[in-house]
Amino acid sequence: MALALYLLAVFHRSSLAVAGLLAVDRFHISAAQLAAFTMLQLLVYAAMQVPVGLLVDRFGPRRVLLTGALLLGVSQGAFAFATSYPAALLARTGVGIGDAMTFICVLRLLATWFPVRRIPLFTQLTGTVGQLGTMLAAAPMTLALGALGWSRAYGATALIGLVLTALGFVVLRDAPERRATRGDRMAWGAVRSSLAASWGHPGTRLGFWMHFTTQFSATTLGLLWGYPFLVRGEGRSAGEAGVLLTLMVLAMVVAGPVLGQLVALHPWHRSSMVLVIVLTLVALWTAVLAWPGDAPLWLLVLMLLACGVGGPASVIGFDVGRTSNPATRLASSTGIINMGGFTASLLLVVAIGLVLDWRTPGGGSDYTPGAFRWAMSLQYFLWGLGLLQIWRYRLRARRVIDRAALQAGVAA
Ligand SMILES: N[C@@H](Cc1c[nH]cn1)C(=O)NCC(=O)O
Repeated sequence: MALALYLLAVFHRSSLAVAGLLAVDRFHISAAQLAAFTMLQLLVYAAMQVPVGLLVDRFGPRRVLLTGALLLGVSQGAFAFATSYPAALLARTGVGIGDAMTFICVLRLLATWFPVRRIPLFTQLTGTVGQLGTMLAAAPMTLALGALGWSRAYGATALIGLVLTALGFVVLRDAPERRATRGDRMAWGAVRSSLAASWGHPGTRLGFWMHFTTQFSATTLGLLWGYPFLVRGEGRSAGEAGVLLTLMVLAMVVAGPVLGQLVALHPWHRSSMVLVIVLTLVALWTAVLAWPGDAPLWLLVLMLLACGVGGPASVIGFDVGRTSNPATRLASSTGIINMGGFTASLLLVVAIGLVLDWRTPGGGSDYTPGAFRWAMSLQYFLWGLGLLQIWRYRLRARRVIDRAALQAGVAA
């Protein structure tokens, strides 16, 4: 049930990607105003992670997940009938908040319902199922928008969400023996020290930087800049761009379970796996950006597959957080880690827009391949910072983590 609610959250999150042109007409907005929807959603999502984590530790995942699902349904309903840009922005903010309340709860439920050894794989499978929401938000949503129109298509998705929320209210339980759980009430001082203890553990910081470094390429391409980059920056047709972006999602779906198994078998080498994946990503992006003229299709395929693998690689960060924190701080440490990738993605989405405007002669959105080369090269700053921090905190985490206990599946 929780997984279905997460799939739906990812669907709602991604459901604007194919409706950009319709949104421009409906709300009479510019491309920059359209991009503001994505930025706002990422901003709200990232900003809500720590508060949501604290709420889950205090009120239990069931209550928070159902509140988030209700908010998502209502906000998506409001988006369906919004006719002005401010109303639509407000509705998307609600979608961002509801979305932010979902994934952390699902991971918290996994930690209670399943044996420790199965958690790495099930965490990855959760991410994988979520990605199917991105796929549903592509072709099926395009068809629904064409056949039903804006209000009915978004209205129908809101209704499905509200029905699932009602079902969740009936069947969701925090633990096999308890319908709902609660953590201890915490005064502000205790909240601060719990967060400080989480952040103070090098494992949480390692998880944060792993998440930060691995997922921004895929998120940025998937949510906003992938299509324009492939069409205007690399000379691909609209159809080819669609197939390439779908391949990226397929790579996430396939790589998730594989990485989940690897992490379960070799938890000590989690940061090595992430380092290899990020270095591969950097190498393939470098080949694409340095290629004279348009990069060949095979190279773009490899690059997008690697970006896709970055999605599940970011989930390894949650596993490091899980084994570095006690159960009472699990959700808040997950929130801290989850901020990493979404903050990096937000910075990149905004910075790419600014650089494209700066490098495009005469303004407008007729971006050139050269402008995209500059803009996409911004990723090197994020990779550089991320790799440095992963290396630093890997050394520190390895000093305090008991390798034998980790291998035996004994969490913090
Ligand atoms: N990186 C994602 C999860 C993922 C798994 N496979 C591809 N992506 C993540 O951090 N998810 C959090 C969320 O709310 O979706």
